[in-house]
Amino acid sequence: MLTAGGLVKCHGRRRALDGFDLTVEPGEIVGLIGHNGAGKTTFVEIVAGLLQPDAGRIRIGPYDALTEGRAARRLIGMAPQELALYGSVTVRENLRLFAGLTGLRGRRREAGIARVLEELQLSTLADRPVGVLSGGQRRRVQAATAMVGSPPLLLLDEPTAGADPETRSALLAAVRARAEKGVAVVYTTHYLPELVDLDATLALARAGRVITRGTQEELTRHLPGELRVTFADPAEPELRMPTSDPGADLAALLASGRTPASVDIHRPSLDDLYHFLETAELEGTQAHDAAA
Ligand SMILES: Nc1ncnc2c1ncn2[C@@H]1O[C@H](COP(=O)(O)OP(=O)(O)OP(=O)(O)O)[C@@H](O)[C@H]1O
Repeated sequence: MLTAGGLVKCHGRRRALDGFDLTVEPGEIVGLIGHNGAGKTTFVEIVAGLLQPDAGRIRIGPYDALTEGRAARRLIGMAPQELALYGSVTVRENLRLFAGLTGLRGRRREAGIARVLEELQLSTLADRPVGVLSGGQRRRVQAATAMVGSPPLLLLDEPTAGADPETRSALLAAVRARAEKGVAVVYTTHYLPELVDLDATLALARAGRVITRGTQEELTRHLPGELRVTFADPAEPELRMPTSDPGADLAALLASGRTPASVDIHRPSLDDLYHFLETAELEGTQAHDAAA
């Protein structure tokens, strides 16, 4: 649904994107992760047509997004990181406006609005001005503006930043439901457990490019887990050892004659993966800043 290749974007002498590649299939949720400044928002803004790249290619569905931008943009729903809503008019009016931009009119527009209000648990707030809503409620409205036209590609840039648990779970459920219907989703977040809930594939951005891409299973499979053992003898401290073969390591421990009181096998989590990748020595990071 989305294929971006070789994207470059410079701000002055700084390269915000430096050969950024990403492909997203219909029905796939890609968790786009990486440190502040890695280029995630720049990528999303370029795909949405809000910024022009200095080089690279983008296809959205059948369209070349750089030469057929107007047609490509009709396939996109975007929730930007900085909220962009009309505060003085109601939630419903905001949704009418965004639905209109995607070409929806009349009864189909009202049906789309009713659906998204329900999905994001906004029905009771529909006739209130956005300006009187809480931060979390506004986040949900922003996500609703992205979804209201039922676009086949959703770009959600930290849609749950500052959200309470209720807002978060409503949003995640809505995103999952859309993906199950074949919508492709780019989802940026700094909150990795969300990506487990979404069963997202992962793209780790660093210094303006995607350095790691795959499913959660593919990327965590080769990481060591951790064996955590406490002992019957209270004088013995808890043992924590990295392990790729917990069964064999536990058998070796028992054979040594020590008596465990508890055994816990910690499987590698996304936090472990992120930490592993971010701390690994990776080539090319010094070349990020063209001024360097
Ligand atoms: N308008 C701009 N002018 C100058 N530099 C910019 C501009 N926009 C972004 N940058 C720089 O481009 C780089 C990428 O920024 P971007 O916002 O895409 O990162 P990000 O991965 O989305 O970060 P975050 O996790 O903080 O949202 C950063 O070094 C940032 O300082």
